[in-house]
Amino acid sequence: MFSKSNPALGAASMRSFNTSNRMTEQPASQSLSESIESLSSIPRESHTGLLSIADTVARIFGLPPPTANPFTQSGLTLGAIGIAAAIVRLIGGHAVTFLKRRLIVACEADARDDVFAWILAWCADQKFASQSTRFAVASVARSSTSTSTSAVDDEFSHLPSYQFLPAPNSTHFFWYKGRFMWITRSRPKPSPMGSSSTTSTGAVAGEKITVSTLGNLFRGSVRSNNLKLSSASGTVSTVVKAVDKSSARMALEDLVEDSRKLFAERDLKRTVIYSADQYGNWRRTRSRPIRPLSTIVLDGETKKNVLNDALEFMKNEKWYGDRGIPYRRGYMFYGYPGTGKTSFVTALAGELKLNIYVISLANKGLTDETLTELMVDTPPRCILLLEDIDAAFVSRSGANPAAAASNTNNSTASGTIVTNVTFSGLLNAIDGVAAQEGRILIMTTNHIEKLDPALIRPGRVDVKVLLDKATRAQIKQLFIQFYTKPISSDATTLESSADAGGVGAALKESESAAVGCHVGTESLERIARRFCERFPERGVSMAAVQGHLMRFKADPEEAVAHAHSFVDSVVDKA
Ligand SMILES: Nc1ncnc2c1ncn2[C@@H]1O[C@H](COP(=O)(O)OP(=O)(O)OP(=O)(O)O)[C@@H](O)[C@H]1O
Repeated sequence: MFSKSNPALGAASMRSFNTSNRMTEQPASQSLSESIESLSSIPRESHTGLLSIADTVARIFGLPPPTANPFTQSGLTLGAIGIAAAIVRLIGGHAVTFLKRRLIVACEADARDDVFAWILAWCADQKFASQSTRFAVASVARSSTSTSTSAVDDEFSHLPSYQFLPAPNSTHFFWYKGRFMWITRSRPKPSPMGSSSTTSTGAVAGEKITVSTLGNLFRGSVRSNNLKLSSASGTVSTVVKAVDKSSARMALEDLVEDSRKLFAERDLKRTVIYSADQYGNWRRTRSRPIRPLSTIVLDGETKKNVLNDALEFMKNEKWYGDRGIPYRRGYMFYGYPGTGKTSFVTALAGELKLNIYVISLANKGLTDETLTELMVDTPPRCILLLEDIDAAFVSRSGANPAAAASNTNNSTASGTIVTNVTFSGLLNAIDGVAAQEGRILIMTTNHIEKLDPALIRPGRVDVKVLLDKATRAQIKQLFIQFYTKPISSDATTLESSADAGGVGAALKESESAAVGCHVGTESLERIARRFCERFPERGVSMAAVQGHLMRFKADPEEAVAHAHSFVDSVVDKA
């Protein structure tokens, strides 16, 4: 039948027989030959097609048919089996992927995305994170809202607290709103080129977190099955998808929303700081408890005026729109080092409930293009902070400071940073088309006199604020605050000062609390007066005064006693 249906193969089979006869004349090869023969005994139907193709191809090229040789024949048989296995594997793989897609609903967040941090923080709050046998533990900064993590917490309150998080490359199963879910945190293998950078959550680049749940083919099966039985397949898939959307997917969305809210609630009590990375993307770098504005001690009405100006700006978007004026406000905080410029920005951000987006012109990855991209990605309501701007741009050079430095400008000789951003690129970022409406720009400098007038012209910088060396009144105020136990962190925060009068009210509150305080028989107010009288007017920075007080944390009298020698040592150098 074999030779009948294919005469060419029939002949081949005869030749094969002859060949094996020859082989029997060589005893050394006999056992091998037998085993090959046994392979050939696999039902011929399974490889007939392949053998006949091989024979036909050989005939076309005038070669002896491969079936004449038992080695070739067995090789072809093995090949056929291999191909069949590969096909089964391919189909199997596709089937698994297909089923996964159908049955598992999942969402994935990259480590560089904020959602990653939200979900991780959400996990830390869940029971499964502390019950799991594989978890990561990470320290967290203490805040007024942080919950105690152990019985000995108070004893070690000087140390950071800690929280349990899903471990990298682990899966955690849990129930959420009556639905079975699992979270997988997957971390890529470390690159042989060196250490990967980590994000603020400690995750490495390329790390992902995936939240998965079962689709509705399994859940609510009565409904689905009923539909399946009575509907055409197209309808079923549509209906299943619809059911899916209303539950499995929605459950994932709920989870992400819950984690976002949880994160936002924590963030309300903190100031979040974003920095530009080397690729020109914003990355959340840290968050810190809101610094109460009352802890910033400035001369005269400076603090009140700046806060009122910023609040006024934030309330008047329509006013700007009606007049076609770009809805942006620029501030320049300038003055001697250590006078509170950065601290004031942080406290203002907390007061205005804005996050801070810091651009460091020393960032080598920053070019005019990436700077423009950053501007586009800046949220409408935020503080954009450019610190120590004089270190990068001292005069209108149109190029980076390296050029400026070589341009015999002595002022650039010290503390100069090299940047790839051009001066025009910077101006464009500040108020070009890409600049976000609604943002508050704050630049800080120790040397306003060195700046190009174009950088600080009205429209770019609307309000210039001098933060000078300390007056006696400031020193007295700082002294009182330093030795006064805060009533509570909330009381000193100007949360209620959304109205313009809030500043004064909150300041009075912290002052009156301090005045009531006594050290021995003398009021703190009187000791503070004695202290500040030892300082010259505008002789030292507030940072220097704070540094002195830090040496006598628990003893205001000692701080007074050593004030003269301190002043002598500092003022001469100032
Ligand atoms: N006016 C101030 N009120 C309260 N604290 C101040 C004040 N000025 C400085 N300090 C304290 O001094 C330290 C340094 O202040 P800060 O970094 O804000 O100064 P700066 O003007 O930004 O300095 P630099 O110009 O060197 O960057 C901070 O710990 C801050 O609390």
